[in-house]
Amino acid sequence: MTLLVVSGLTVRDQAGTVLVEDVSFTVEAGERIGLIGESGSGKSLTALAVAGLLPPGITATGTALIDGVDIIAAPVDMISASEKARTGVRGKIVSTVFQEPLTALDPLMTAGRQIAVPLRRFRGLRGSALRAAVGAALDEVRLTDTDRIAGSYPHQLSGGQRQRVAIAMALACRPRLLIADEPTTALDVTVQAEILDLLDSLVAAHGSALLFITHDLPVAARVARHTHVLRSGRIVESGPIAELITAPVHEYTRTLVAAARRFDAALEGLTRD
Ligand SMILES: Nc1ncnc2c1ncn2[C@@H]1O[C@H](COP(=O)(O)OP(=O)(O)OP(=O)(O)O)[C@@H](O)[C@H]1O
Repeated sequence: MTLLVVSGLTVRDQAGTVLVEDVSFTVEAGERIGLIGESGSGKSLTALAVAGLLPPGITATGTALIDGVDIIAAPVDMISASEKARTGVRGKIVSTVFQEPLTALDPLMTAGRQIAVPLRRFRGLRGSALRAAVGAALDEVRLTDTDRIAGSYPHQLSGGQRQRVAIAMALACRPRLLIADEPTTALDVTVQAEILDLLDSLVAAHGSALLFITHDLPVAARVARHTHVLRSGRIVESGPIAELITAPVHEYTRTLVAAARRFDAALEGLTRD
């Protein structure tokens, strides 16, 4: 079943400058798609357009059709649908996790209350069932001491804990599609690996599809399968990530692979010394 069909997506700024050009791809239910490209290549704007969250002044043409089949009556085009329809899709079908969890979290609300919001709104939970679901959501993202974490404000948590809370919120309503935009970039390397493992296993456990966005080829290789390479707002190459790494066709993909190899070699040199 096809969950998302992006077709001819073009994003422009206020002056009409094209930032994303004629991007098309699909996401099947349960599939893990990667979007890779250097900073400024248009990854985030593509993700935001699909989630119906483009910032003011930025406009999009083309379509991004989300098909919820049994959840919503008819497919919703996240580019042209009303804000109400898009909000419904975001609650029930599509969730997002971004680089900086503080942007997703309300600084004035405890972690537990934040996770309760979507559970109450979209799953209709109340009282003890709601409290139990909040606890289960925190357990699921492998947070220990869940009572303390539920009662903490975002600034009282570490970066890794905050990202786990943001993931718990994103997955609380069992989305069919999780859009993760550089979810580990702001974290240090060991926490990064833990969060990637966590995302990997949660997406598998829930059978959610994943649209994983990163500038980092090795990071993409850990969680994504079929992958698109974006450069200057356009898809320049697509294929299974293993093939992109072993036999990149486009010159730009080759540059990304070479950069990752150089980094690996440098690391190896450092650890040998
Ligand atoms: N709100 C905005 N107004 C104007 N231009 C924008 C806006 N957001 C992004 N851009 C421009 O659009 C282009 C693509 O940005 P985008 O954030 O999608 O890139 P990206 O690949 O996600 O990079 P990064 O990893 O650095 O976020 C860039 O040239 C950026 O400067």
